[in-house]
Amino acid sequence: MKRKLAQDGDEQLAAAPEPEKKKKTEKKEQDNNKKVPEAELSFAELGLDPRLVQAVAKLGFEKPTLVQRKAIPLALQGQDVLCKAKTGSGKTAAYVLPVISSVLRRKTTDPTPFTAGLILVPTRELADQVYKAIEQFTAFCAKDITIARLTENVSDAVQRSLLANVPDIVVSTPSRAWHSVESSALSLSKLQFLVLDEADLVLSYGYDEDMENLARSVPKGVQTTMMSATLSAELDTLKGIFCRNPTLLDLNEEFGVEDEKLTQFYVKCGEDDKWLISYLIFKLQLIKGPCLIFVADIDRSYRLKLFFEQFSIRSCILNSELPINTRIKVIEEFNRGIYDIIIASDERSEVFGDEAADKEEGAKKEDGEESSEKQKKKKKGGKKDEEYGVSRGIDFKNVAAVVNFDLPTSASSYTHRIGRTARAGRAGIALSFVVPKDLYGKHKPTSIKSCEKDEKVLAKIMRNQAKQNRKLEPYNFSKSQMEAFRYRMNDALRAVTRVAIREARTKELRQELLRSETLKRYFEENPAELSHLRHDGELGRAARQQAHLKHVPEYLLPKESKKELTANVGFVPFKKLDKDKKHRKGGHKKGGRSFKVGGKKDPLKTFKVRRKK
Ligand SMILES: Nc1ncnc2c1ncn2[C@@H]1O[C@H](COP(=O)(O)OP(=O)(O)OP(=O)(O)O)[C@@H](O)[C@H]1O
Repeated sequence: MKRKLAQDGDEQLAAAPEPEKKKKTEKKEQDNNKKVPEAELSFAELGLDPRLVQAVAKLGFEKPTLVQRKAIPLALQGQDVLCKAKTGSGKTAAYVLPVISSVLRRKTTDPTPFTAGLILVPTRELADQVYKAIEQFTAFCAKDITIARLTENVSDAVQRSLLANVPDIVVSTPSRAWHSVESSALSLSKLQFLVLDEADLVLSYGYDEDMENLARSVPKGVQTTMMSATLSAELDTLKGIFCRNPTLLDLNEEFGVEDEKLTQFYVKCGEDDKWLISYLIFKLQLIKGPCLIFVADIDRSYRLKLFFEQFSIRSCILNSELPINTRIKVIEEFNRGIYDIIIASDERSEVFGDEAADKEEGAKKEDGEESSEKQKKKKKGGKKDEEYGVSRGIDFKNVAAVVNFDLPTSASSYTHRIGRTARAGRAGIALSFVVPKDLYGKHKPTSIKSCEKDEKVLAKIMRNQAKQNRKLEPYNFSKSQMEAFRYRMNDALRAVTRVAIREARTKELRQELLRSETLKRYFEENPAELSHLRHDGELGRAARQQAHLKHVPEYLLPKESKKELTANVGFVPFKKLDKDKKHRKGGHKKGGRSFKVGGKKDPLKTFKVRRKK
């Protein structure tokens, strides 16, 4: 369209008399000099290789997001960039596209093979995701660019042979990258671009040794990009290692309330009430659609899954013990709409706490005792994969709600967890359980240490969210209506014994190892058979099965509607902002799934219909 107008203009210009021609030429020059407002820039106008512009169009990216408009031109000019932008705002494309574009440009004059770009991420799940994103972005130039990911479950020999082809871009966790450099499989001697995604985490405790080693292996002056939704003061000192004179982009500040499509709630309740409310939420479908539930540790994830199974609520599990292939498959299948509930253990938050956020809050440094405690915990996790993590960076698609069954131990973990919903301009809900100090430890069977300081953490979270123009509102459940369900909850909890949890954990691990290794090839050839191996299947008979719990008898349901369960003083419905009505009507549809939250389709309002069945 633009081109058509320009051509028409040229034709008119040729036919015009001399003085008019001069005037029009001047006007045209002025027009050419006029800059397109930054907010209206298209991908083509950012200066990217046309093949990349073609690829993003194929992916359905209509226009660049704020972080892409700001960061891509700077990176293409060769500047170091340190960028803080909200979760789900499109940071991956913002750092990946300029690296690919620059490599493509260089290769037109210098085809010598060398590794020009290294992208470091904190987890293997994220490495897989970034690798797949690069594959999509290079769909129209795949033969001109080679990529390698160093986090696959392959032997050193296979990895070495992959690296022998000298990939242009390598995606890795810091430890795998250093391992490859140390064993001379990977050379960074000519590296031109270094990217640190989730930079605050990559530069924090647990990764520091590998990062220092890598810093010594990359050439001085390598162009560096650091990205995260939560960059802390700590980075000021650490950026000295890699960055020359970085341009700081703090885009969280440019993000207004009117853009917000995330609604945040918290529920203050006792430790056993968490189980009761969760049972009600999922059995009565008070939240509809794909949902992520975060718990503090692995045992807790199995306990909640077995508890849900007592009521026939299906869910699947993500934790650091499961093989990487299984973890990636669970995420893929969730994104394809096969599962609705994932219970993820956020062990990193539990073990490491949040030093970055504590610093932001001006808290004192951890004392030696606690640090060595963390060291011990870190070493103890023998079978666990320390490069596991799903609260950071993973692009779960169309998540309707994130539930913090156990509150994280820090404000920045909270930001990343809730950032798994309301991504790419969509709407979502975050619901967090908070155990008040006076109720902590009152229900021994469900008590967990990490909840001891919930109220303090909540206060920190609220201050931190307020800085981002966001707020959390209380969500009240009607105590009297809930009570009717308590004996069922207790029955279910009693059936989920420690032995049952241990059995379920061992069984699932054994099953997943088998699936992951032995059956991998078979299912690649026979994908239809996969349906027999759903990851949200029941964990057998690990826990005593109680048929009467599978259904909710009519007499237990509130007389009027489900709304009564939550209608008390200060009732806040699960809702989205008015301007999002369009989505509310039809729900989101992508990758074979749709969901609805709030509004006319609010499940709270359709309860009566269900009762009559
Ligand atoms: N310009 C765009 N137009 C439409 N969708 C986009 C655009 N850029 C990115 N997306 C989509 O937005 C989603 C979130 O992107 P991405 O994972 O890069 O976010 P992020 O900022 O890295 O989030 P996090 O902080 O959680 O890591 C992805 O599904 C991606 O495909």
